[in-house]
Amino acid sequence: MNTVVTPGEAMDAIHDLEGAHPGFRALHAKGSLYRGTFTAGSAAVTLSSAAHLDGRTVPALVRFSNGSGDPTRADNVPHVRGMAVKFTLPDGKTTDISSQTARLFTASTPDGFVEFLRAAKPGLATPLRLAKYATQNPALVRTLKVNAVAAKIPASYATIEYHALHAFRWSDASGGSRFVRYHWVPEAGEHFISLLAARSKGHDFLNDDLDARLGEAPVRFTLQVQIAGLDDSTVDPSVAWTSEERVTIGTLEIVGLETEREHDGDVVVFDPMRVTAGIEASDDPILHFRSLAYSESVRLRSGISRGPDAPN
Ligand code: HEM
Repeated sequence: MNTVVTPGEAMDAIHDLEGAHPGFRALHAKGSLYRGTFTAGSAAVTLSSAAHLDGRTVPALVRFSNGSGDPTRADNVPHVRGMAVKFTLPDGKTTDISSQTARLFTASTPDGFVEFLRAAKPGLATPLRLAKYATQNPALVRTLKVNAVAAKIPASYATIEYHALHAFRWSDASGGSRFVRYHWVPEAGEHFISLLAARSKGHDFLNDDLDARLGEAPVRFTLQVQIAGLDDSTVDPSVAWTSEERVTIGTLEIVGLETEREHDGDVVVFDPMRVTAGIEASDDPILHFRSLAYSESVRLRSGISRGPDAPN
């Protein structure tokens, strides 16, 4: 199915839901940048020839965020959280992984997602609109149960898994290829707090917690890839894969706050379409639409047009 909705219409739907906040990302508006490194283990190179997966240690820029478009959103209420990672390749270019705490996406297409945003727009008719949307869009109902974890409040940004949801094709040096989905698994394990306990936590407790942890020691995540089975969809991020085959790819080590970036006109964009040799985007229409929507958000927040060459 071809995408009908435009990136501009997606921005309008987001702004109607979350408000327009000039200078901020349209979604995931509240977030902080951290620096660290990524080192792949020996299994990575057997699956992809990508330069950052050959075992050397490469620099990584990481942004943890609240999924809301409101930059003042408190940390102690439920919401999806984001973890975006930018790896610097040996030639100075970068490649990104953009992930969030939901295990499946709520829609199968960009049109479906924007329709969902419109249905969720606050107002008297919202429950009715959402009920109608749910009956017409089985993806939402299918994903609600499995995404319950994303509605819980993590004890820390460092104690919850993040999932990139889309399929990417990894090619190795011998000409073999396979589709994979990415999962970031916290070294500290998954830990949550109750809604009651969250009430006594501060407005920015997730950032405060992470900064305190980093004052003591690095925070680590393992990158795992799930390898698609024969019947697993490579174009629909709202459908779970049946394959349970997971391979550990490497370790992300976060060491501290990144204080140099995003000042004096510096613009950081995490774009899931920013891949590199050895990794290809699948035909998932949501994956492709995201790049266009992010460019529109970047234009609105910074005035910069990423141009026809985006995302590279
Ligand atoms: C059609 C579907 C989607 C739309 C329209 C959308 C829209 C947006 C927009 C406008 C931004 C702000 C971009 C910027 O200004 O740099 C954003 C950020 C983000 N999105 Fe999405 N998104 C979609 C799907 C997804 C999915 C499937 C994921 C996770 C797998 C995701 C994860 C994120 C993350 C982690 C960020 C924050 C990136 C950062 O820290 O800079 N989004 N999204």
